[in-house]
Amino acid sequence: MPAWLSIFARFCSCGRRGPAVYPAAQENAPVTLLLLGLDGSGKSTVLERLRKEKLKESIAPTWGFVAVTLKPPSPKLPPVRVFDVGGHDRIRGIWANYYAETHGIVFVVDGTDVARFAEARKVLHAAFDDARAAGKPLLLLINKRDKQGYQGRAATLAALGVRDVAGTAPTAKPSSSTDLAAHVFEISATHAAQNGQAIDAGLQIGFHHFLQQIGYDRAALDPRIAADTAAQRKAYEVELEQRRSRISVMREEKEKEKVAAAAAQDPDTAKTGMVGEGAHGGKAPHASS
Ligand SMILES: Nc1nc2c(ncn2[C@@H]2O[C@H](COP(=O)(O)OP(=O)(O)OP(=O)(O)O)[C@@H](O)[C@H]2O)c(=O)[nH]1
Ligand SMILES: [Mg+2]
Repeated sequence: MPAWLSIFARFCSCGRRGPAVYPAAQENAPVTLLLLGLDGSGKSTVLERLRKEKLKESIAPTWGFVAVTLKPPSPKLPPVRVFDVGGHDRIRGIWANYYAETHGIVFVVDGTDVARFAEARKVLHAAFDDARAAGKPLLLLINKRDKQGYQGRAATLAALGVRDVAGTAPTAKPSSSTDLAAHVFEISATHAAQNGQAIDAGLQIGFHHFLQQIGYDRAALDPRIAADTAAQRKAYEVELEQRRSRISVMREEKEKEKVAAAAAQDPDTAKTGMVGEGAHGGKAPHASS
């Protein structure tokens, strides 16, 4: 049996007897995943692969985010909604907007980019410092294993400060910012195309395995997501209301300044408190001087 197939057999429940990972009621409820990683690590390429799209000649950096819903990868798994967000440091600020609604984070690291391992470690751990992400399942994809300079699993995990739990029980201890446990898979998002395969075996196995893991955790994740998204919506509404009232106060102040400025020039305006169009409506008509 090829090595990749034996790994697959280890994780895949296909053909195995036993309870379905996802209870029937949850099978159709989409799972939301968030794709994170530094710019250029290969997130959008991974997503293209998962969509089973033909890879584009060149792929543009993501500015903002892209939301895609994938078909269930197997009849026992739910559809998956993926948010692919830009990894450039100038747009990383938006990542936190998606933590509340996400069931799991897929972090893509360029396994050849040693110079940026420290930066990748920093942003990965910072994401799990956020209470809305802490403890959620993490799939770490070490990408570009086809490329010269690929560092391999052990070196990358040591550099990122991540512990691999992919082979352990489904109830593995969840991640926190200090103890980052991940389901780790080495992949090449581009390589499969060269082999004429639909998708890299590591990516296929890792993704499938991760969805199963989320299935085990879902009973705990769903209520947490509902509470966090409701709290986030409430905070947003409060912020919006505060912004509206700040704008209204600013407008009133501007109006008062206008009245004061006009009054300085024309004392009658001060009596009506009106300037601009119709401002003279309440004024006594000017004497025919
Ligand atoms: N050799 C090799 N190149 C890859 C692989 N995956 C992605 N790339 C290349 O890496 C570059 C960046 O890929 P993207 O998918 O745009 O990276 P990204 O993480 O989405 O970047 P941002 O959108 O800027 O955050 C592209 O030129 C890809 O073709 C891989 O497995 N191997
Ligand atoms: Mg991208």
